[in-house]
Amino acid sequence: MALLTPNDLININKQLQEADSTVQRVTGLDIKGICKALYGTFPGSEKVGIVPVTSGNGIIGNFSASLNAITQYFGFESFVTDMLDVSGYYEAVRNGAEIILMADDYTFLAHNLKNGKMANNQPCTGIIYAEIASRYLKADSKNVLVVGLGKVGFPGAAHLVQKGFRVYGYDPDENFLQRAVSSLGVIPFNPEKPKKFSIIFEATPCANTIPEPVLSENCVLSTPGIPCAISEELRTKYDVQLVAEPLGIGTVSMLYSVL
Ligand SMILES: NC(=O)C1=CN([C@@H]2O[C@H](COP(=O)(O)OP(=O)(O)OC[C@H]3O[C@@H](n4cnc5c(N)ncnc54)[C@H](O)[C@@H]3O)[C@@H](O)[C@H]2O)C=CC1
Ligand SMILES: NCCC[C@@H](N)C(=O)NCCCC[C@H](N)C(=O)O
Repeated sequence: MALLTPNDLININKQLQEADSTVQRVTGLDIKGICKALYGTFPGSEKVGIVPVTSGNGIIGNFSASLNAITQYFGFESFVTDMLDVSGYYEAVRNGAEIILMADDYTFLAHNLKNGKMANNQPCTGIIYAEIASRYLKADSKNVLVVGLGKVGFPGAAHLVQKGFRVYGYDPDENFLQRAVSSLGVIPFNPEKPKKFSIIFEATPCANTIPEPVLSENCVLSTPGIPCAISEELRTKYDVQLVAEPLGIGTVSMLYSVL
């Protein structure tokens, strides 16, 4: 399980602002606009309670504070509980939280206590990054390359298939690749016979997973993957429109999905 580090979250507001302006340039919508288009919802006065959780590897230094900054960036009222774990949950509800955000090492959830809706970060992240990629204003076809077909990549690939894109998929794990081929109709991508794409969605825990032959000039690379899927050298060489951010885009997708 690839866990965030405090280093990933340094200056989260700046990372979010930069990602938001790239999304706007690439799609014509800001991240809130993408969420409204995706879920048909928009925030009211929902109060978000963020509960730090100590299980497993424990608290990630600036994880809760980053979630607080992210929820407020997107216009929600939010607070981080003083107490942790069960006591934190109790404090959140007692202080009027309608949506709970909390994460252990395996599950990062949003739970709306009023309507009962619950969201998991992994599919919500895959879906919003896929949606952003699908809205690329300069796409040259309906072809899209999906690199990584795990807990984030597979839901993203499913979303792109549902939107009518021709999805080429690659994953070194044969089981994950075959699952996408058989259940989604994904076309297995052969790195030995590369083709160029103007839309690429990546979700892997590895760096530099995007081979140069698949890059077309000015293509969009929409990737929640950490570390980054492309080197700065390749990104500038092909003027790749990179949408990458460590926590906020996936989190706001969760929040809009439970409204
Ligand atoms: N930015 C954000 O908001 C979020 C980022 N993440 C990150 O997204 C990444 C993926 O997370 P999960 O899907 O949960 O992991 P996962 O382990 O379920 O799936 C990753 C997949 O990538 C595949 N893979 C590994 N190396 C590859 C390569 N060179 N080319 C193609 N596929 C390759 C693996 O075989 C696996 O199927 C992780 O780095 C995780 O930290 C996850 C959630 C939110
Ligand atoms: N990028 C969004 C996905 C995050 C996920 N890869 C992760 O690191 N999960 C562990 C979070 C642990 C948080 C900790 N329990 C705390 O509450 O500080």
